[in-house]
Amino acid sequence: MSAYHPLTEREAIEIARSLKSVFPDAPDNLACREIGDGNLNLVFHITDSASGRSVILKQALPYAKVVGESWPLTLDRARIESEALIQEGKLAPGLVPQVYAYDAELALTIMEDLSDHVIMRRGLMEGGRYPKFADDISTFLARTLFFTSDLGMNQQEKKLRVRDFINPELCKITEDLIFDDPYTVSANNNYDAAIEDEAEALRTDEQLHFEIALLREKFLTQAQALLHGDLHTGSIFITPESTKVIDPEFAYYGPAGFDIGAVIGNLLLNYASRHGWDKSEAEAGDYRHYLLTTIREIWTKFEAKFRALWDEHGVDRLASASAAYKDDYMKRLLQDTLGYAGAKMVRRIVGLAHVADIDRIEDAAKRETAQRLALAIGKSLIKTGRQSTSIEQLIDIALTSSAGAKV
Ligand SMILES: Nc1ncnc2c1ncn2[C@@H]1O[C@H](COP(=O)(O)OP(=O)(O)O)[C@@H](O)[C@H]1O
Ligand SMILES: CSC[C@H]1O[C@H](OP(=O)(O)O)[C@H](O)[C@@H]1O
Repeated sequence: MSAYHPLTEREAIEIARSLKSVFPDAPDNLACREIGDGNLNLVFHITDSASGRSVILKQALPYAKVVGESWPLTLDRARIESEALIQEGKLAPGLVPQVYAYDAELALTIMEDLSDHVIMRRGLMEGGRYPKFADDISTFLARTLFFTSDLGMNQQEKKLRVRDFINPELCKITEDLIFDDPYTVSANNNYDAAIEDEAEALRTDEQLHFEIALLREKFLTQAQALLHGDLHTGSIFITPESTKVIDPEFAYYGPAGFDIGAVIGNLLLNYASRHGWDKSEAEAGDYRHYLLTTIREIWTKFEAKFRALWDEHGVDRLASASAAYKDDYMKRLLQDTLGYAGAKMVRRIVGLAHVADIDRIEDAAKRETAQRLALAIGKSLIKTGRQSTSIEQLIDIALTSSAGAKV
């Protein structure tokens, strides 16, 4: 293949046509559409209407698409993404798209088309319910986090994997956008003027700064497990029967609670939006209950599965033999999960990249209510996460904050 350049749709078709495993007959009439709606990359959807076969070509751009060429970004993230997808596919079969090929020069990953699924953020915004989700995502989290940690893999081999997944530029985005910008005056910040008082409070809250500094330190230094690194509901394809995790270009070895917190924080962002969006309070309350039940189930199932993997496959003799250590490890994971869930919520209200769950609320007063609620839940999780011993504390924070929200 040729040297790096952003592909045209015609070139994407030519590459797809040469994929014997997807298009064995090399059809002449492939159709192509660039469908990338994320912040960073090009995504080409290529279909053959005659056979019904299709494929996805995802290509990294040498800059952050959301900002433009003034924000250069490494193409190596395409390697990280394809290697992480392959790893995740081995550890959690059926829960990620199949990778058909990776081209380093073109920073191109060719993968299974998941267009029969919907992006979970959209699904939640439309009020969808996903009965398999908690079970699937807890399996994904437990297996990927356990088997890439010092608890579940050869500890010398792990050090080499840490090296392979060094991802400084993408980590820097997280370090800035999640653990710095929202708590200072930054050109990256982006929020409605109506919540200037909230933004000011974030900048001056010393207790919050202390907790965020601790979460940031862990993100910078703790190579606990191979993370997806950006596991929000826009990185999950879903149907009632199936869950597929996509887009692990932020993968690196970091604190396991960051991934669990990302899932839960994004469910809570949808929860906050339910104070501004639904037609009736009964409908909204019912959906909020569904979201909290899902969150409880995710943590409960995750903990049970992680502990079961540890009992059966633990490689660290001392850690595996100590019931007290196991309990302490799980408690620290829960505390990290709550803290990171809160940090993920705050960044989506005042930081650079928002979420459609809340931004789509057209009525300014209702949007403001949802934003303030998301900040209240997020701040409370950040401040109390280190004291938590049960997922019920997160549920209580959400319910109490809801009760105090303007409706
Ligand atoms: N495997 C896939 N199958 C179908 N559509 C996909 C697939 N991967 C990505 N997409 C589409 O492209 C969009 C952007 O993909 P994503 O990986 O999130 O890109 P980015 O890294 O730029 O955020 C997704 O929201 C989805 O609509
Ligand atoms: C300048 S990147 C901002 C933001 O975008 C990424 O999300 P995605 O690639 O899924 O759109 C990531 O969350 C970054 O923090």
